[in-house]
Amino acid sequence: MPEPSRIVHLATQVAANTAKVDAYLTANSLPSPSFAADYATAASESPIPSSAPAEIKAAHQAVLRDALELHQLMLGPREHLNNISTPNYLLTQLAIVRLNLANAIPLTGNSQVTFSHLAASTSPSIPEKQIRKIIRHAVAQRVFTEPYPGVVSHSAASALLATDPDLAGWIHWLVSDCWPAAYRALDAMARWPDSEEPHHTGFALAHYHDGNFTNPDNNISLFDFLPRDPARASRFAAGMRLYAKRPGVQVRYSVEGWLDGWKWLLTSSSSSGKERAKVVDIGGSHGQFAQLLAQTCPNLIQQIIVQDIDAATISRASSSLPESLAKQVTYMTHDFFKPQPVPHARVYFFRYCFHNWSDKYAVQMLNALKGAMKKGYSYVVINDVVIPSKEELDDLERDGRPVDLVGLRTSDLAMAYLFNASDRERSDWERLFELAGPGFRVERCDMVGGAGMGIVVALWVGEEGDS
Ligand SMILES: C[S@@+](CC[C@H](N)C(=O)[O-])C[C@H]1O[C@@H](n2cnc3c(N)ncnc32)[C@H](O)[C@@H]1O
Repeated sequence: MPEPSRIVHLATQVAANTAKVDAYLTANSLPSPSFAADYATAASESPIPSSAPAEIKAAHQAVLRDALELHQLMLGPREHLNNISTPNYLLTQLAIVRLNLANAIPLTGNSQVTFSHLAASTSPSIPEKQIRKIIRHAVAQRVFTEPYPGVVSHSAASALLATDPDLAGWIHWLVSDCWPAAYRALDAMARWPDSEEPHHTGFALAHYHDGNFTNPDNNISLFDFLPRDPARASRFAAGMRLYAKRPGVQVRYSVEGWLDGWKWLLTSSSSSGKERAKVVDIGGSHGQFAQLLAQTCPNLIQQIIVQDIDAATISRASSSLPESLAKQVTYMTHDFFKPQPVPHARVYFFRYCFHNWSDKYAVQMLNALKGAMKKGYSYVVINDVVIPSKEELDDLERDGRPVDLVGLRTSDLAMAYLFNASDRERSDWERLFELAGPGFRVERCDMVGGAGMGIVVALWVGEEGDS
């Protein structure tokens, strides 16, 4: 029998893996994926929960990957290129979030509105004929529905935009802030080809660089700039909150994967065998991660100190900390390029901070820890992207844990136009610790889960006060 063609192979795989996901959803009384508005609330984590078994998560990932390949093959190269080049999706999403269109439609009661009602809600005012165009383009992408001509209602996606401000903020960040930055990326790459400076970016050129290359106000990173632009800062913060609470949606952000990766460190013996760990979560933003860790393993954690340079975030997060966590989780403002003020913690932890900085600055972040670390006891644990090698990608594929390669490549590209930085492969991480000089012994550098989420663990074996 001749081998089936690639498209038949993909369709067969999609059918088999879809059946696995479907059987799991049915057996667990979970709703089947739907575009209907009530799906947004019915499935709190869609389409499969983070508690699903690994084989179901793998089947889900395989459907996404194979269905996409099938779609692209069926388009053919001409339409595929056309499809990935269109700015129209971005314009529609921009209009929805900037004009707050999802919130202009009630979620309950009479949840159908006319185009003129939607147009009347817009500020700045946009004519009805343009709103109709935009909404109809969105309807074609299944964001909103048009149950009768001229009448608009929610779909699952628009209902979610109306109910999840963090999601709306993140989408707004992508289309309002990242899209213009990506457009200016080549200008920055051509102008500063060997630079490691965080302000030599498409983001700076798009949003705050005034064209005067001697103006010191232009020489600031995205993180220095955001406090000067509260609207953008709040969209960025929304995105960070979204990532912190989306386990099950994208494996690489799952808290479980992270815990699998380094829980051993908290449980490993100390001199008394029972000592609970002190952890410093550096660049920890709102501290959702620290809070979840304290809730998940309260008996292992003595204290988690969340540090961030953004004083407003630290103050907001600290004042809204649940009472039940107040003893274990504390907050302080700290610049991670300055010497670490909390001595002798078991773990100095960074999550998604290093990939925002070039090696020149990442080395400074490691050096700033040296005076605080206790020899043979303190670890630096970095939870960040570790880009798998070609062999690892092939192994993971064979293991049934396919990697979200598009997600990995997208993140690496975004690091360039936002921060003039990169995601790192294992050899890049090892080189980084070499650049930081002796004292750190890298004990682990690999992926957790199947999507590029990595863990780098280094024990401090240098002398106290080494720098
Ligand atoms: C990509 S976010 C990651 C946040 C958090 N660790 C997480 O996983 O959700 C990077 C964080 O680094 C913080 N940051 C940037 N520059 C910093 C600095 N110099 N010192 C301390 N924190 C900084 C930002 O404010 C932001 O909260």
